[in-house]
Amino acid sequence: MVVAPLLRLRQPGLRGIGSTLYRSRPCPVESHICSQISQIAGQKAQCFSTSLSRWQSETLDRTRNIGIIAHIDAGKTTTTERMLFYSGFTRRIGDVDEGSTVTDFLPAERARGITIQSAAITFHWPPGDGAGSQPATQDPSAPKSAVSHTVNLIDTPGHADFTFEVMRSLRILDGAVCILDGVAGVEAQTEQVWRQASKYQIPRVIYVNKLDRDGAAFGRTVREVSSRLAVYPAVCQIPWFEGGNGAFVGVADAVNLQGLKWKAGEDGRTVKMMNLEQLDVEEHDLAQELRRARIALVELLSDQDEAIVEKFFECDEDHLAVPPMDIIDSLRRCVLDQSSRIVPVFAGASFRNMGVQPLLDAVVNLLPSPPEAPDPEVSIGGVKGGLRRLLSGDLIVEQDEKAPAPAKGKKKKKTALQADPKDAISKLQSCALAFKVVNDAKRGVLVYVRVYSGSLDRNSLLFNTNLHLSERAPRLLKMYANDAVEVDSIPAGHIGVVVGLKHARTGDTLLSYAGNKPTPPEPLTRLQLRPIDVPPPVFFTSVEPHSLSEEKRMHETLGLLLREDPSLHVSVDEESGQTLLSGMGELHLEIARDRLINDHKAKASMGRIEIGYRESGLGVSAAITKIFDKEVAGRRSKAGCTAIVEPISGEDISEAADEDTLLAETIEGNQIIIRAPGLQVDRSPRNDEETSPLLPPGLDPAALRAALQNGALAALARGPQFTFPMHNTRVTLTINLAEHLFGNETTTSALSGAARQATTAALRDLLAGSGTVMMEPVMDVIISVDEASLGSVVHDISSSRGGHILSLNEDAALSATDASESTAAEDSLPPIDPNRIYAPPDPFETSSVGVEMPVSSSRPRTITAKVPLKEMVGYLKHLRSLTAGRGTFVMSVDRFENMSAPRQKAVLAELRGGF
Ligand SMILES: Nc1nc2c(ncn2[C@@H]2O[C@H](COP(=O)(O)OP(=O)(O)OP(=O)(O)O)[C@@H](O)[C@H]2O)c(=O)[nH]1
Repeated sequence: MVVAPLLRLRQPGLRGIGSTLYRSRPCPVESHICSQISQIAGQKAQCFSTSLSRWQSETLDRTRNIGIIAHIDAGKTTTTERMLFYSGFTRRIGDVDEGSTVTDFLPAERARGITIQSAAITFHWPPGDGAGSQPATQDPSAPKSAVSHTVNLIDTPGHADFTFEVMRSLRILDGAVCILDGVAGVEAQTEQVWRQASKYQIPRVIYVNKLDRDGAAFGRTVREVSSRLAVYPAVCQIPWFEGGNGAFVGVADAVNLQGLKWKAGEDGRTVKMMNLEQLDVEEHDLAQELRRARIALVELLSDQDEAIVEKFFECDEDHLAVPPMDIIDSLRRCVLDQSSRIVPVFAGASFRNMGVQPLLDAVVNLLPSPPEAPDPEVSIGGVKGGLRRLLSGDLIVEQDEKAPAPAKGKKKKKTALQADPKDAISKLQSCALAFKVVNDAKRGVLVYVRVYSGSLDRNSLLFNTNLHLSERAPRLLKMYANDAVEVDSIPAGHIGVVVGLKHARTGDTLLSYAGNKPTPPEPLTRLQLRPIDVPPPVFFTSVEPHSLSEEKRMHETLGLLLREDPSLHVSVDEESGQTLLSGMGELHLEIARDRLINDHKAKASMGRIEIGYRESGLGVSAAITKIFDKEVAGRRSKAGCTAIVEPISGEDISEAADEDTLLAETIEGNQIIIRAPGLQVDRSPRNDEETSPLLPPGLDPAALRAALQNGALAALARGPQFTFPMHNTRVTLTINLAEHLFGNETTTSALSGAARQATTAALRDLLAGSGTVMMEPVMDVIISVDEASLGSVVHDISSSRGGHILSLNEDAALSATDASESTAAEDSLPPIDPNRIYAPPDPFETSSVGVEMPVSSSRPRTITAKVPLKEMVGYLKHLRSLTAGRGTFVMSVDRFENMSAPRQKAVLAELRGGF
């Protein structure tokens, strides 16, 4: 057998995935691809010094902003490392197990071997100078992978504690590769991330990895894709096991009808390619299976794509005669049109350096460029829609049409959007989303941005629509993992870094606009790109500085951690003075501790990680009035306020407002209503600023509102009986203008003090009446198990853990497992019968198309349940022991629920005695 590079063995007339990998550059030593790659790697310095003028000239259609999503340990980092190596970005392959990868660059990540932070890396595929130096037009008869593309790769974390981080990175992707573990198949977390990607309508391809491992089952995994992810798997490659059930040595490509074989133990740059006739001689059964795979592929595409049907007839109804380029075009149309529900599936074993280059070709050939990606969602002044529609003026027209008719006798209220939005929107120069904030030891705080429109220029003034402030962008960078190049601007569709911002946080929307005003014209100040909800934190821990002098630095560092990760929360308990850090999971807080103490060298220690219980009232308090009267900073401060607290149910948080209501807002599960009867608020039509002739000098309604709200929030942070934060509680604060305001002596700190004292007293009043109750976080839990362990897992959840089983689905398609994440469109999707899906037989299996499901004891089942978080601590270990290591689960916070008296007593006893 001759091992030769792809280039030499390429069959004339066969193009496409795999065959075009290395055609874009002249190969210096044609007989060996390694030489070509090292030559490209040698040009790295020159390539990386490319200035931004080059970046601007890049055509967007040769750019891919993609992410890799998967279950923990499916092989994201291992695959990424190979992508960087084959693209010439690195000279050697990093190893997750040795802690030498490029993407997992935080010390905490390297130590644990898991990905915590998303890192954005830019490389070119096929190797070359990316989109910049390519000819303006491309030969339409060649696949896109014939010319070099710029790939911006976002590595997303896989652990459930970092779901929020996954969401955050997902929303800036134009396409994604979903990696499945070929042994474990579709796991619970894969379903969760898949759902999130569906929410953002991200086109995807699937890569089944780890096919070298014992027990790898590509066919079973493909069937699970159809049944559990509710899509049609378009099998583009089938695994090549030597002799049918020997070692995994490569893949057979159903698009180009060829075999790709890698030599064991090599770095994967040399691939032996065989056409169907050669394959017939070397692996007859595989060649036959490849024919079946090609027939199934053409059939599947014909169900959705008219163009391929025509081609099929042109080819005398011969599935094998349809040209590969037509199949690639058809696959691309189906991937971009999500209603087709077709997802291409590829195969490999990244760790063995097999399958990654064809996957990279698929990224370029099948995933969308930024202009082809779905229009990113924006919200602007209460209106939601696509950014492109907003920029073209369509969004506002629709709002006009949809605006409800005014009540009889009332004039239609003019919203800012209807004022003169077109004029304002025409002033928008660029619009970007800060999707990641990282504190870099050498360069300071780096804000990763995805630019959606216009061009973000160096030194431009950026208005942050979340924080309502402006800051200048002094430096811009193009990032290569932990390497960077200075640039002058970041064009639309690209990902870059702004250095030197002091306030921007992860998730903030940044705008630049024409004119020299400090704020952009309305309604631009309210433009938000793909806003996401931060779930409530359910674990907390105390953080203590080692000495008083360390306290300031510790708080500064915590501030940085919060800018990086808004799903962390910091609060200070007013009575004990203790600083509390809360987050989404135990691992989340452990990582925060590592970052604080090991990376940022804060001299502080963290207490035990505990569940964040809450407290709620059982009845309505009396109306309590407090007058705050103290000297603050040498100045007499006096103000008063009346507070009433009462419980509200989660579903019934209505924000009824009348003209005396200054604020009605729901914050962290509580509602704050501020009333100031007779305040006579006047709103300036020019800048929306409010004034009132009845307020003391120096005070305006906005300051009054903010001071009272802050006071109430401080009081709600500590319940009267159990000292846990209050939840499902409504505080109504009333300011009586005649009795609670004292001229010049009424300052904002006095108002805030009065609100805090009155709310605290009203909360205490609850104890004299109906009392308070402890609340606990209850989780939505989805558990994947085999049929054989179903009984014991269900019994354990419902009897030992006090859980409530909602459903026991056989091959539950994702639309049925978690209504909260699925879209309305998904809910109405008909289920897909896995027995009608083409999947090649797994080693030791016999049939292929329409193969029967595996024996019933190993049939996958999905349990959906609601379980108190306390009972889920350490659950993975227990689940593994119940399921012989095969069970997996994911969970997310559903709500906080009142605890029964005996449960409350038991938990309190445990808390007092310690875990
Ligand atoms: N046998 C085999 N092992 C693999 C393969 N790909 C990855 N692994 C191993 O699987 C483990 C997890 O791989 P990672 O690349 O860290 O997985 P990940 O998905 O990035 O994991 P997180 O970063 O924790 O989300 C490591 O021990 C890898 O060496 C493969 O193709 N075959």
